[in-house]
Amino acid sequence: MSVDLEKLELAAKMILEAIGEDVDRDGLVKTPRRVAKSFEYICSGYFKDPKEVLNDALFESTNNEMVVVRNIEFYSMCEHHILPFFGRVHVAYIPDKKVVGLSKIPRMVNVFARRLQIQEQLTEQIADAIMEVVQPKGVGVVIHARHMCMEMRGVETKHSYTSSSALRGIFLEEKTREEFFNIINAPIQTHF
Ligand SMILES: Nc1nc2c(ncn2[C@@H]2O[C@H](COP(=O)(O)OP(=O)(O)OP(=O)(O)O)[C@@H](O)[C@H]2O)c(=O)[nH]1
Ligand SMILES: [Zn+2]
Repeated sequence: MSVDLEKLELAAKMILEAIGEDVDRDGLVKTPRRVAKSFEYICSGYFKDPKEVLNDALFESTNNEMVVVRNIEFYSMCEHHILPFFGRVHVAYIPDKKVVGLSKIPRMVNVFARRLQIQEQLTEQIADAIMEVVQPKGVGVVIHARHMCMEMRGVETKHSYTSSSALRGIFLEEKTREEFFNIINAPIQTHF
């Protein structure tokens, strides 16, 4: 299963025509095809199962301390304007007999991000997928993002950042929540 490339190509051509462009001029001849291929990638998350990604690397473990993956970069598209929003995700969980392969967390984030989204839903979907598959004691997810629909058009707020969070299980308790926010707000030492 994949996107309908022909339909996307036609749609891109129609947009060019609608804005009064000459679809036959040199620079634009290949544009509808490029747009279709570009959407195929940007929306590839519809054809992947985020839970399968996590399931691919689940390991038994006795660890029960907080695991945090910070600064996962993502690019998504807002479902209201089909314009990009992008930023960073911080994901934490406290294992309960199982840990997940670290690389699977950014992979799973990208499956959800490569769909039409709103930031709050993206945040919650990441938290809920980990809760369901890894069954930890709790999960915390924070996203900081810039929305092009608020910058390039509309209200035109330059460089405003939107933050959202989703806390599950033990992360709803003050002590765990505080540890999580302290870790994600601490400066990162980039040279070890
Ligand atoms: N909650 C939420 N809202 C979003 C997100 N991305 C875009 N929006 C908002 O979706 C809303 C859509 O509002 P509408 O009034 O229907 O659309 P619009 O006339 O284009 O709105 P303006 O952007 O204010 O010009 C806007 O307020 C956007 O800022 C998101 O990730 N989460
Ligand atoms: Zn938007």
